[in-house]
Amino acid sequence: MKLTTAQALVKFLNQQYIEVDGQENKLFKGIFTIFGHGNVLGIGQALEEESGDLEVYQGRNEQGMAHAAAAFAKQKLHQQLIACTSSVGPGSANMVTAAATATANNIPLLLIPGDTFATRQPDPVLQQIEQAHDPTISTNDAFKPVSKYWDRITRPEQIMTALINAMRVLTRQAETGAVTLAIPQDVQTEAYDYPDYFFKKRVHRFHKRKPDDYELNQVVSLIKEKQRPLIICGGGVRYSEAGNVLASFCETYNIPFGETQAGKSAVVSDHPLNLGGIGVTGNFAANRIANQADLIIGIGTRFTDFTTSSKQLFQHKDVDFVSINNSDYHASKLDAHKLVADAKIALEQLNQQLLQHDYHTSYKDEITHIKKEWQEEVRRLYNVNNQSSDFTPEIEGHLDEQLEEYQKVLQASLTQTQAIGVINQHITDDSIIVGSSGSLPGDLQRMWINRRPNTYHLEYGYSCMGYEISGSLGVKLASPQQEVYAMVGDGSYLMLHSELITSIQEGQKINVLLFDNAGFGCINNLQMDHGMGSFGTEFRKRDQQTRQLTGDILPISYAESAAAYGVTTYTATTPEELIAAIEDAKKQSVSTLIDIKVLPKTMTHGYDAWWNVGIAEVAKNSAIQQSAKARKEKLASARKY
Ligand SMILES: Cc1ncc(C[n+]2csc(CCOP(=O)(O)OP(=O)(O)O)c2C)c(N)n1
Ligand SMILES: O=C1C[C@@H](O)[C@H](O)[C@@H](O)C1=O
Ligand SMILES: [Mg+2]
Repeated sequence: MKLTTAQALVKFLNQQYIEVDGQENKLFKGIFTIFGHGNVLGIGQALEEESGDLEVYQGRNEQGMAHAAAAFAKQKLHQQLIACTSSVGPGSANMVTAAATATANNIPLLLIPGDTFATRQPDPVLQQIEQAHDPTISTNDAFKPVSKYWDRITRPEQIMTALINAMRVLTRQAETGAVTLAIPQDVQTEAYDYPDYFFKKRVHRFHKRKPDDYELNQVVSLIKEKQRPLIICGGGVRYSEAGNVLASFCETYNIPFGETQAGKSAVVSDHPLNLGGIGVTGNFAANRIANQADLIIGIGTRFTDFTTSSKQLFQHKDVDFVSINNSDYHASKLDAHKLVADAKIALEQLNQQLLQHDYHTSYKDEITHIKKEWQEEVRRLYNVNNQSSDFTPEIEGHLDEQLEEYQKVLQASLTQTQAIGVINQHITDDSIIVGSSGSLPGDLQRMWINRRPNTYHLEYGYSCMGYEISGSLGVKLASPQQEVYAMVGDGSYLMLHSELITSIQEGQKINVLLFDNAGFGCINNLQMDHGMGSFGTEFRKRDQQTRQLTGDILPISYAESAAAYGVTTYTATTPEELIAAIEDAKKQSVSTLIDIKVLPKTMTHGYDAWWNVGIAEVAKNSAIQQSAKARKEKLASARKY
């Protein structure tokens, strides 16, 4: 079959299927494109002539469209994908951040950037970097450290093995991430006689690894010896659709569990054994139980510093670790007893074994009590009102003097925790929230109440600013029947919100809940918590006298700016305005944005967890010196690896 390399690529993608629970579906729903000279006459031509079943989307920013594609795959539990193609040079460079985000989170993402000429005839072509010591280097080499598979197709026939390998990585949940196939613009257009068998229908299946008997027996013996185990429910529980199995396993043996950002909403929040968020951005219920647990059983978790509180959370003198993970690499962390297997199969087999031993933990009513205590704290946080006479910000002693000025400029009669409470109580139970960066992920992991499974979509492996709105578009494409809400800070909104326009173009309604606190709030907290002043993190004009960024607060109407795109917008400065906006937004068919003005320093803050961050060991400021000293002391109580 005589085709160009690009035509062969498109034909091949159309022939990929996936079978899940006996049902076969197309693996690729579509392809995001931003055309330039690096791809328009090759991949662009192939898609124009015969795109098959691929829906061709037009992105606005390559990073944004690739985040959208990754979010689509995440929400679809890896069972369907959207590919992305960019031009050469800056277009491809823009996708590097999204590739890294997908890889850090183990999300399958196929990226097809254009590349400089394989023949080198016109070199240097527009947007070619030119490294004098190595002419094979192009911008696309920057994808190597952030991809799970990387290839450059310098001859048309190479696309065959490249695509076979790409599918291997995209459909292997334990090892997946970004797959980059860089195709020089001349090679995209070159003809080749491809064999018919390359285009035969291929049906992929996830490899659901079963536990090894030895590892299973080891873990059963260990659990039997323990009185106070705690399970950490990670993203792997969701990808293996093991939420119900986890819940009944925990009920059978009375084992409580905490949630990571990726694992949250595998099981609804009010399950009696669900302690909620664990770790740095966790709550005191999960963290206190973790502190005294004699066995930590991680399921589908990478044990990041946010989950383990920089390995300082687990203080029981005899604590041991079990790690159930389909990746040998992640299962080996913390010197854990590893059980390398699919989460659902592992839990089912563990259950069969444990049932023979009449095992039960020693927890009495402390789980119920501590959960209740935390629920009361959430209720308090949902009701922190900056208009009341006894108001104090959750984070006191940082900007106390400036709060009045913020209140005036932002017109903010809302606290951040209160706004989140209002949203949680007024959006429908099946709505999906999307987030990734700033102070919101901490608040959400702690305070967000999930009433339906798989309604919490947080990217916190890379915590990439700009994912929220791009990701919401991908989530909406994955779940068109559900309302989708991007939970985004003003800083992240300003960094990247281009795909909001794509949502309008596609008629895919997303709702942006923009928390305007006029600054990089969480970083301001971080610096001031560790002895620094407020430096470079508030959105203030340059003071013409001091030449510092300490002038007036920058007032921005995000509602007005988004309205110009055709988004239905609202500004909310009070709980009543926020409720009215949420209710009205539900009635809209186009994307909406609520510009929520919140007072800085009113987000949640620290609940029995520590985060190891580098602190200057030499500083003129004595508060920093003390902070550096305190860090060393704390570090002494953390595990070394
Ligand atoms: C792409 C990217 N750049 C930088 C950071 C570091 N960073 C994390 S949060 C943050 C500020 C976020 O500000 P905003 O979105 O307004 O949220 P807030 O903390 O105010 O709630 C920065 C700069 C990041 N996570 N991602
Ligand atoms: O540096 C960071 C600090 C975190 O608090 C924040 O959520 C995250 O986005 C980040 O990058
Ligand atoms: Mg902010």
